[in-house]
Amino acid sequence: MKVLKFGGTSVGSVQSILTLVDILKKESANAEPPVVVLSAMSGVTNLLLDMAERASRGDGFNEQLKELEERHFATVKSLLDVQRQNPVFTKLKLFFNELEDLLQGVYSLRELTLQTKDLILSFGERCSTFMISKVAEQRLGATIFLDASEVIKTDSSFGNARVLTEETELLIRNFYRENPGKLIFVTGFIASNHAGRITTLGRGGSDYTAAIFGSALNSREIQIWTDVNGMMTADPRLVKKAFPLEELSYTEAMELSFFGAKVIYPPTMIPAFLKKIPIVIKNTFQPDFPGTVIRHDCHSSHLPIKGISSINQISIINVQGSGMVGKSGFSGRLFSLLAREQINVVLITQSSSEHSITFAVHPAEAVKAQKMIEAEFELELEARKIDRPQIEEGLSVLAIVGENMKQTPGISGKLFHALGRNGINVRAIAQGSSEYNISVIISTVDMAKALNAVHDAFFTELKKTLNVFCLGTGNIGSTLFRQLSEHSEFLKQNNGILVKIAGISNTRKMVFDENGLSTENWRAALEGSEHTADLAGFIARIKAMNLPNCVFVDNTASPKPIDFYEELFRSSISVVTCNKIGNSGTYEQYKRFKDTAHSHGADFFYETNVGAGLPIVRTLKDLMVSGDRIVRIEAILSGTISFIFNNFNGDASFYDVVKLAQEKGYTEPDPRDDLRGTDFMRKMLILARDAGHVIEPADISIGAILPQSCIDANTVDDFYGELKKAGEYFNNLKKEAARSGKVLRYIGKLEDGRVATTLQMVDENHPFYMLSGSDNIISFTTDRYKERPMVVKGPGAGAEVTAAGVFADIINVGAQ
Ligand SMILES: NC(=O)c1ccc[n+]([C@@H]2O[C@H](COP(=O)([O-])OP(=O)(O)OC[C@H]3O[C@@H](n4cnc5c(N)ncnc54)[C@H](O)[C@@H]3O)[C@@H](O)[C@H]2O)c1
Ligand SMILES: N[C@@H](CCO)C(=O)O
Ligand code: NA
Repeated sequence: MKVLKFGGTSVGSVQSILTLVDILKKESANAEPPVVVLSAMSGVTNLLLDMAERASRGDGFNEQLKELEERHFATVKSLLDVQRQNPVFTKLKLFFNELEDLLQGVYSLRELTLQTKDLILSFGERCSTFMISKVAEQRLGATIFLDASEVIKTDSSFGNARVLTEETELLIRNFYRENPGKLIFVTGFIASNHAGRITTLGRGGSDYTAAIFGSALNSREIQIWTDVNGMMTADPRLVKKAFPLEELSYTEAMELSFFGAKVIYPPTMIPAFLKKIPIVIKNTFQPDFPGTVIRHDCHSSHLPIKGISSINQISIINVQGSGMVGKSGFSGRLFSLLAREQINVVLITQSSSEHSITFAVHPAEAVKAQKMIEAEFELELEARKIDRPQIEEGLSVLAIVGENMKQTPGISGKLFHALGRNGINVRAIAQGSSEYNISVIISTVDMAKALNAVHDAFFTELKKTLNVFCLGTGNIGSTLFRQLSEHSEFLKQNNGILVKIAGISNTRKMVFDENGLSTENWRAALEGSEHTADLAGFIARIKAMNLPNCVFVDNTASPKPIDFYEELFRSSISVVTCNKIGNSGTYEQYKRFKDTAHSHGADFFYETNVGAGLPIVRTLKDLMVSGDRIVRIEAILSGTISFIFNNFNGDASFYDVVKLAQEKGYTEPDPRDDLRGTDFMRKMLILARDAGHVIEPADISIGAILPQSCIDANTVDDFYGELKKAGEYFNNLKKEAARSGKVLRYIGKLEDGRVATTLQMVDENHPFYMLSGSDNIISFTTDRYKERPMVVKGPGAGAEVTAAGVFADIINVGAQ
């Protein structure tokens, strides 16, 4: 036999009642009929309470009473055949008359006792259960209506009565025995005391009724039918990726019960827990969904944690002082005091230095607790053995829960890594030695971010979401969006990371969407946005959105975003940049970026600063961290100049080849940066710094490629004009090289901390002789790669390879 309980929404409408009857039909088809426990129709308990309070204030309540009657009558009319309606109307009318008399009494006396309130509230369950038992009867055959006050006996604590278990169980068993094979409908929530007065069972009361019946009748299972698909991994209002759990242990269900949207109130399940009866949470509105099973032995899940619980508003009180150290009885006094005053303590921490005890309470009780402590420890305070207790507000508790975390190392590491990476400060920590709950106290404003980051960290079969903000929609920026869109399917299948574009800005407009902008139609969204571009505003909005796992991507060639890198790092937001200006400013700035990123748990990835997508920055880093020492770096790192020298042959003029390099997207937005050697200088500077040298831009000697007239050109147009005029100069260079069987190469070198770039003519024996297209080449001579250097070679400029490098850096942030 099973006990099925249906909550307020499941009995709240004609449609849901029909579904309920269908569920019962299936349940009764080839088994013993279940015992059905029902709540009041959704909203009815509140309406009854409202009427009672109005009456006690001397306000009218007839409108509400009428609403209540009409709702039930309309339901009867929709669900019952005409000839069956009358007896039901009569019984309901009797209920409503009695209720009216009661409310009238409250109105006359202007007094609402807890006892009367319980009686008034009982009409919700009585009306709904009677009515639905009759609806079921019409479709399924004879049913029995049981007012639970006849069998559940309690003490006289009205409002939250204590059940007299033995007596109750006996009465339930007798009743069941006297009605064999019948479909029994029981009112949830209500009971009675020995004098026969109606009492109620407090919070989660109907669940409790179900558990009491389940336990008394040794039922096979208790089903709790509600309006969600089960217990979720986290509060679904804050975590979009939260999903219903298949299976939980009782302990886990208890620990997870702190969600805002409560599915069940686990303390009510204790009778079932003691008898090891499985509890199944089911959705009336999706009856075929399996729901969540809460059971004693739960083996199927391998997940180390089952869910993340959250309590949204708490205050902490810190009691500290040297007088507490090594003193037994102090915490005993403190917590006895709180217990005496009925102040519920949510969480306690004390470090082994015993210098302070921190505990969390509901904000409404914080001041009272503080005052009580001050009074209790007056002498210690006066003697300065302890300090005045301090209250801190605006805090919340986040807890990861799961029995499998027991004896599993790395769980707390993962939790704190996720919090730390997102810049979330942990105010206090608690973990019991039973190891099925680790609780942290954090600032309430960080709750959504923390929940999502921690959810991503533990439920890895779902994708980790990176929230990406892109600045610059030119050559590289737009190519990146295209690549993201082309590879989204691949990423979905093969990578644990979901890249969500949460914001985009160019120099005209900016647009935000925390649900993610389309990588295909981003341009329309940006153009259509109401926000005019404003870099400081863009950064402020990124911070205010406070999303987890954020990455800022700088795809500009502008010095402006550089000013915001540190601010981003300080908010634990990682930066991926192909913009070289940041790393090639002062050494002090370069160092500060690294340090700030590091100390705030953020990443700073700039692989494309050198050799576009080629693995150069990463390779150098690997050499350095593994203890190698750079002896020499020789490199061709300008894709543009490489392309020019590789294509400056035949009839094409130097001018034409430069134009072609720009068209192909190899040059900087301003091609003078390439041809004056600035871009190459920046790359050598960044490599030298990454190789451990404290070096400034002015320390680098830049060899000229251009005649002075071109170097001096003030605008890009002037520059091209001068370049055209200087055709003869470049032709002569080319001829001179050809005469001696050589080619032109612009080569950078780092040795002994000195960096220079020079234009050279090299013969076929030189390792840099054979290059084509926009190839870069870099050779690292190190202590370990001494005889034969390590060489990286390949296309080192162009939108495709650069955007791909930026893409890889973004994914790398997600992998950390
Ligand atoms: N082209 C390559 O092969 C290559 C290789 C490696 C690195 N890079 C680097 O990539 C960066 C971008 O190059 P690109 O070819 O895409 O240049 P681009 O000129 O096509 O695009 C840059 C975009 O940034 C925008 N921008 C500038 N300042 C801005 C601001 N303050 N706010 C918002 N947007 C702003 C510009 O309007 C422009 O649309 C450069 O720093 C370049 O050095 C390029
Ligand atoms: N303009 C750069 C792009 C790659 O950083 C080059 O030509 O090498
Ligand atoms: Na690179």
